[in-house]
Amino acid sequence: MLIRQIELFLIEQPLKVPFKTSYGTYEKRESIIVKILDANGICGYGEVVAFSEPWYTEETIQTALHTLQDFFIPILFKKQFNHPSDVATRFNQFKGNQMAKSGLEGAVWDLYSKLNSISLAQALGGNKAEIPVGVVISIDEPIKMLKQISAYITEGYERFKIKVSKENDYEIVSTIRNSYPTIPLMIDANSDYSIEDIPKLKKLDEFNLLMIEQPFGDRQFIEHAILQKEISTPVCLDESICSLEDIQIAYELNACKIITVKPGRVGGLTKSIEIHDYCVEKNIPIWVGGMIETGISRIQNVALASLPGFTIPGDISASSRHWEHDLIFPEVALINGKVKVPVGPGLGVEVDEERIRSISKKIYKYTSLVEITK
Ligand SMILES: O=C(O)CCC(=O)c1ccccc1C(=O)O
Ligand SMILES: [Mg+2]
Repeated sequence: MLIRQIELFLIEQPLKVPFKTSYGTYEKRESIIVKILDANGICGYGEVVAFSEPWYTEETIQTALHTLQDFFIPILFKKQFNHPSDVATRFNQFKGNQMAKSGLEGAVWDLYSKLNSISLAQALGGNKAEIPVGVVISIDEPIKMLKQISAYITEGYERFKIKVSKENDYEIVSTIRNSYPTIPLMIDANSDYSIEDIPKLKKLDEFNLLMIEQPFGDRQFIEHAILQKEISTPVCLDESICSLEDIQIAYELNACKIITVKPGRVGGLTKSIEIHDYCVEKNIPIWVGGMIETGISRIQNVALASLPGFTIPGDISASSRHWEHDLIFPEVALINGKVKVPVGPGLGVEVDEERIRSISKKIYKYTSLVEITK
């Protein structure tokens, strides 16, 4: 693969309904769509899932624009690559900035799969034709969250994740469990708790939750290990896991029983496969997370979730969960409660570039002037 041109589209879209977490409320979403073109004009698409503010990890849209332009795009132009994993290896020379790396590497995976006339799922090693999926219910009045769950059950979702904060956890979970005693239910705290809240978290054990996601801060592996010893509900780590090394720490410390994998958070699809393989070997259940992303990242996540180790339904809700219009056709949709893994080359969907251009606040275009002899 010889990359000749790269475009970054800085877009912003309103969310269909505000998304509230323990951190705050999102009403609109900035994202960066990546388009790469090879020497023959074949293209690949990726998405940088960083947020506008550094609340989830330290990256932001603006740091991603900087690291892409000044470090990662020049790497891509410098050399011919045989495989997307070579790109991931090259990116190792620079630390962190996983979401920027992932956006670009994802586009290379799309291009690579297209050039080989295989689907992205096939290229990654996936073996499922369709995947069961879950959905996230953002913080609201318990009665409204109940209504949401009932609508999502009707849509066919198989796992329900409730965003909680330490102020409202017990009230919300008990209300939902009263009406739905047996649905696969879990909560995500986005680091809202601290070690002093262990008694509060212990009280949630009675609700038979699938897991409690990221109760403590992202570097609090030791605290999570203390918690996991005290509660029977599995702890799942999200923000804590930015690399395979982070999982090794969590595993050795018994800091969690489950891990959610997001390509953006771990530096791309190559890293996601390495993590998948490690977790399969160690018998750590994994699932694919979500980032309120557009269909480009979402359908990439569908391909990833088709790998055999992803045994828990992920946060791969339909396009209609967050968007009035998505950027891909067909949109991500539930058919009989499942999402089909695309079989066409690459992402296996049409990308609506006209729409991307029309909602772009800025478009950055880079052209390779480097002569490559081999
Ligand atoms: O993409 C979705 O539908 C929601 C997934 C989600 O919960 C989430 C969305 C944005 C940032 C962090 C998280 C999270 O899993 O913590
Ligand atoms: Mg989470």
